[in-house]
Amino acid sequence: MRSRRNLSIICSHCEGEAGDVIIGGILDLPAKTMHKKLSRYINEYDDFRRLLLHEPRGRPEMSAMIIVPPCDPRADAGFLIMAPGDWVPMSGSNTICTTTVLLETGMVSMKEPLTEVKLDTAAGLITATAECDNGRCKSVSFDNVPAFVFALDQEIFLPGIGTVRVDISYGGQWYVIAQAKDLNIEVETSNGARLIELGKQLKQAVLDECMPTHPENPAICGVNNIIITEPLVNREGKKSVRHTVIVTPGRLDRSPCGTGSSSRLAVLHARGQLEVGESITFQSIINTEFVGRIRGLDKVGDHNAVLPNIKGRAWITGDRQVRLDPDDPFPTGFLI
Ligand SMILES: O=C(O)[C@H]1NCC[C@@H]1O
Repeated sequence: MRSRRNLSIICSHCEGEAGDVIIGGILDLPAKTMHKKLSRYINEYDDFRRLLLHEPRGRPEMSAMIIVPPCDPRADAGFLIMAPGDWVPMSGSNTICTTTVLLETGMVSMKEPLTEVKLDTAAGLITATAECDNGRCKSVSFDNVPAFVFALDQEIFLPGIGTVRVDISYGGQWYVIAQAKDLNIEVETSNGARLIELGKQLKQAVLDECMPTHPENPAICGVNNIIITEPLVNREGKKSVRHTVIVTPGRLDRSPCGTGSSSRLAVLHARGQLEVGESITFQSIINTEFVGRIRGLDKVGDHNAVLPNIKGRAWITGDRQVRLDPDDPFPTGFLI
């Protein structure tokens, strides 16, 4: 069989959000740091991303990860994250998918009842801890990179709605957080199309006003995704919040979004709503959950930062071999 591409993939999902983990068929592009490696993949291998995530092989509601050799010698593996709209430095649901795939396929050896897996990403080194039982990775919690606030209560104008206040924060990607009631909407799947439209408008409105930029890596800048949230509630002494995340270029995260939840931990702490050591449940639009916890404090440049821990579950759903015939008219797929 003739193929210009031949990729081996383990398919998985984390709390409903699909993540394909590529375990073969793409070569390493060596670099000194993971962020430089990411830049090389963006420049030299973006056709892989479009092939896998655009139609007819992919769809907007998924991501794909490439397992690569790490740059940090402490790491067990490195991984790079491809999303339908772009490459991103870090992703929470996809960290949980990747850890589960590495352990359940034996690429990293599993120790029961707990296995620690260190993963090198373009955002920094991540430590994941998996609860393992009888060959199964039952849950994964990961120590994310420091999360911090860029702006609280930033006023932005949305045509048809007026002036709304949003928070802007970083949790491995950049997020804008808006209150659902300010947008006259509820976080329900029946409002999916409107939530996506509002997310796109919010992203553009914020980018017209400012350019959030990571102080330690100016290449990590802009706005990745938008969070639209219901109010925080206290159920029997346990904090919980329901939100949805509009992911670039315009779709809803099925999971509660690990980087988005991390960015929220920074805002909740800055607002005095969550202490170090405290946990909170983040609920997605399809009612799946992550538990977030602030495990400590830090500084990123001049910003006060929190050290996030996010816990969730992933399942392997299958495996597939993706090929590209030399005559295929859509070598990089298409978007409608
Ligand atoms: O969990 C996360 O961080 C994400 N889930 C899909 C989109 C984001 O990368």
